Amino acid sequence: MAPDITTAAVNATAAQAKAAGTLNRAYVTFLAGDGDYVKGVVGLAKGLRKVQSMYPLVVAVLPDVPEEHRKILISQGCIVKEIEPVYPPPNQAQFAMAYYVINYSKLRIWEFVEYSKMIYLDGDIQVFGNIDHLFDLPNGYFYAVMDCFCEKTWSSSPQYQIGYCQQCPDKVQWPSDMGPKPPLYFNAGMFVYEPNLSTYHDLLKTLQVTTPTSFAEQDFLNMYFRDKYRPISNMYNLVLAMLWRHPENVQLDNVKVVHYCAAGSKPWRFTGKEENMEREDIKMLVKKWWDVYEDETLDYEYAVDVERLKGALTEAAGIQYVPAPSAA
Ligand SMILES: O=c1ccn([C@@H]2O[C@H](COP(=O)(O)OP(=O)(O)O[C@H]3O[C@H](CO)[C@H](O)[C@H](O)[C@H]3O)[C@@H](O)[C@H]2O)c(=O)[nH]1
Ligand SMILES: O[C@H]1[C@H](O)[C@@H](O)[C@H](O)[C@@H](O)[C@H]1O
Ligand SMILES: [Mn+2]
Repeated sequence: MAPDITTAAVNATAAQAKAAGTLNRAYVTFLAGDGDYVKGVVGLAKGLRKVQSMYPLVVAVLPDVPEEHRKILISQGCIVKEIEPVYPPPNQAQFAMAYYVINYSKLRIWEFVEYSKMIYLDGDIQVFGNIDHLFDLPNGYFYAVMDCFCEKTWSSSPQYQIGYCQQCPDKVQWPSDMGPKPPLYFNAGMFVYEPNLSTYHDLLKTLQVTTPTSFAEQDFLNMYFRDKYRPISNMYNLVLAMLWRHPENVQLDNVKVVHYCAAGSKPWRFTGKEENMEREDIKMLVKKWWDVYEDETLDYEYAVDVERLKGALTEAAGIQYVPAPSAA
């Protein structure tokens, strides 16, 4: 019996991907708890579909993510993989946000060695342009976008206290009596990396002898990968505060990835009341997130049905369907 049209289409796509050596690439995000971050992940899955990404979205979930939320993710075409929590060694230090402690569990994604390269994206990120080409960056490095130190979440850092930010390193110079200038620091909401078991075990081992600090695993990853870190353009992770802190460094029209990390900016709980949230650019970006989230044609089921229809039509007409070039 001939395979049904969907199976044939999936096999053909897999064969193409294998031939191109790209089968073992995927996006990955992280989900914890039974709260509303699941909405962020659904939005991200739909956003990746909208920009016609070739690669699947893996969701690393902690055991406390309820079955109902896992089912939603699977129905959106995500690959759900449960991970065990990772705990830092105990200490008295305060995190910039109390819940940052759960983010150490992100270290488990180095164990996903069925993939040779992955792009990690936070659940409060949306993609508005195709970024698949980042998988082609040379191996052996850790790619991410430089952070900004100007928001209140940074208030306990020496950078914030003296008004120094790596986004404008000449405005307030790093004082010589404070030791060497700190190395470039990335935001850990988006990064390109290679899963690897020896790195994974070493990360966990090193974590156990490292004192936790304000930005949890973000600080830890910055320390661990300081020699391998290569900055990439902020169009691949626009930390929203850049819009009012360093507008001269932002080309909003070119931005492909938006990170709704500023206080009050999570689109699914947006009220517009918090500081800076009344800005037109912020309201526009929040609306853009909702446009993707609410677009039913981006639901996985719908997208699969359209593919099935195209397959049936082209087979009936005896012609081969050539997909439109991606928008990016
Ligand atoms: O209840 C929660 C809280 C967080 N998350 C997941 O954890 C990610 C990180 O949380 P936020 O996005 O709220 O955090 P920020 O963007 O403010 O934090 C930044 O600093 C953090 C320090 O721990 C991490 O490095 C994070 O990736 C980086 O973007 C979320 O996107 C989401 O994927 C959940 O699933 N449930
Ligand atoms: O991890 C933090 C967080 O996302 C904050 O909201 C932002 O001010 C930072 O710059 C970032 O490093
Ligand atoms: Mn985030």
